[in-house]
Amino acid sequence: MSIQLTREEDPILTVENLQTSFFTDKETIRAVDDISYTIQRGETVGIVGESGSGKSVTARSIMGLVDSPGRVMGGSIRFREPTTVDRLARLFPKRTAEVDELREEHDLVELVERLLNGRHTASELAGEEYAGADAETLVRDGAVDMADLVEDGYAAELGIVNERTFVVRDGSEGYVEVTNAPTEGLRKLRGRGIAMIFQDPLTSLNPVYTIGNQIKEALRLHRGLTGKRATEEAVRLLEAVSIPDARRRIDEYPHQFSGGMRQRAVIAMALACEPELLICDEPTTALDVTIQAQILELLEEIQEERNLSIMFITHDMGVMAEIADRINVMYAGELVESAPARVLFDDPKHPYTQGLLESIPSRNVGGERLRTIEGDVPTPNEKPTYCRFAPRCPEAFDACDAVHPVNVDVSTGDANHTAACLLYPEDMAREDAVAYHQSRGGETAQAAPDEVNDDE
Ligand SMILES: Nc1ncnc2c1ncn2[C@@H]1O[C@H](COP(=O)(O)OP(=O)(O)OP(=O)(O)O)[C@@H](O)[C@H]1O
Ligand code: NI
Repeated sequence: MSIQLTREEDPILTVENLQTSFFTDKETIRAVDDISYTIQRGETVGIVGESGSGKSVTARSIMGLVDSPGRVMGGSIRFREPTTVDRLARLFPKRTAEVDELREEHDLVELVERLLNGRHTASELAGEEYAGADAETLVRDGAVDMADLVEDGYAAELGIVNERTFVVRDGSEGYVEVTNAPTEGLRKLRGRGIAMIFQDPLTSLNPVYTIGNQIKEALRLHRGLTGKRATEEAVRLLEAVSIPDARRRIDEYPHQFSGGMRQRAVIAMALACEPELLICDEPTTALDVTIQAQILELLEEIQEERNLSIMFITHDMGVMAEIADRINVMYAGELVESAPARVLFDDPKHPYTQGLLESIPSRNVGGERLRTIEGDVPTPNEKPTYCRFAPRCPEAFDACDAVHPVNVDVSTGDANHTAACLLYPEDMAREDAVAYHQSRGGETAQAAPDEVNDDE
């Protein structure tokens, strides 16, 4: 875990209402169903959940690697990292919105007037407290800014930015909207901005090239290094991931490396691109426990050195305890609980999380038999009007089959802890809590998924 110097800053990654589905002959699988969360700079965010809960599809959505029959159907994935934003803005000027320039070129009051005369209301633009306000008031109060118009899509609607804009730059700030990025933009983003390590290192390594050549290729592509400089850097990277005798082993092929050494080589290859966000999808699952511990330690070291942000996927709560600052629990495509790691372990709120924690072997020393949650994760193939965990939940009651729980604040203190379960808010009578979920679920239900399905 790392010290956070930049807590107040914008998160490096913001995922909002992400929805990714697979369209098979038989059904539509809502693999990622309306999830939202953030990753701060230098933070390790864990994603945990049983097999089939949507962890990998979440990662692939962020990488822009969802292939047919899958598609990102809605929501937003914003990557805020100045170097990447500048680089992509230079490469894709036509698809970049420069907020500063827009401020100079357009009269904000006039733009807002056009929106208000069209099909938008002041409360929509600036919140309930501005219901009925005129354009001048909204602008004078700073309730609407040019940056908002760009972020919320109004600028595209007004025709002042390209509707396929995926880079937004506002002075030294800005972001890349991954879900709008063209294939070429995604290619540029991957590696250098966001890199990913998979469970099986062989998916990232080509068997016919030496380890060294593969790292050098990454160095050439992403940092323009060639020849002797690339070789020296490749050796340095292999040494950084503790591969002994790196200078000699650089000329070996993947099959000459052990599983643990291969995964180190893949990490070296990811680092070759100097990413800001590293997504690890079960990188240690296939390795034995000692090697696994070494790799986790290595990742932590690298993170501290470079203030790297990490998204770490695992179904193993023990591994999560080792590495995560914050943990997001997924179940059947949904985010069901989110909390700082220590809070989640000390005080899990969702019955699913409680079940996962009870199945950690080390928590059961002293004779108690290892418990796992009975039953399987259902395939999320319809829009839920109920709790997807209810059939397996020891706490389920009638309403769980009729009301879809939304994430509510369950924090004690300033922990920023949410859970999606009808048992909460805890201080409400049960009927009131159910009504609370119902009303908030109603709000979100009309927004994303239904509308999106109409397009199909
Ligand atoms: N190419 C695909 N075609 C159809 N369905 C898919 C495809 N890829 C994933 N899915 C479905 O999406 C859902 C989520 O899968 P995902 O791989 O994200 O789970 P996971 O949480 O990573 O599980 P695991 O721990 O087994 O890796 C599953 O129901 C899966 O069947
Ligand atoms: Ni997976």
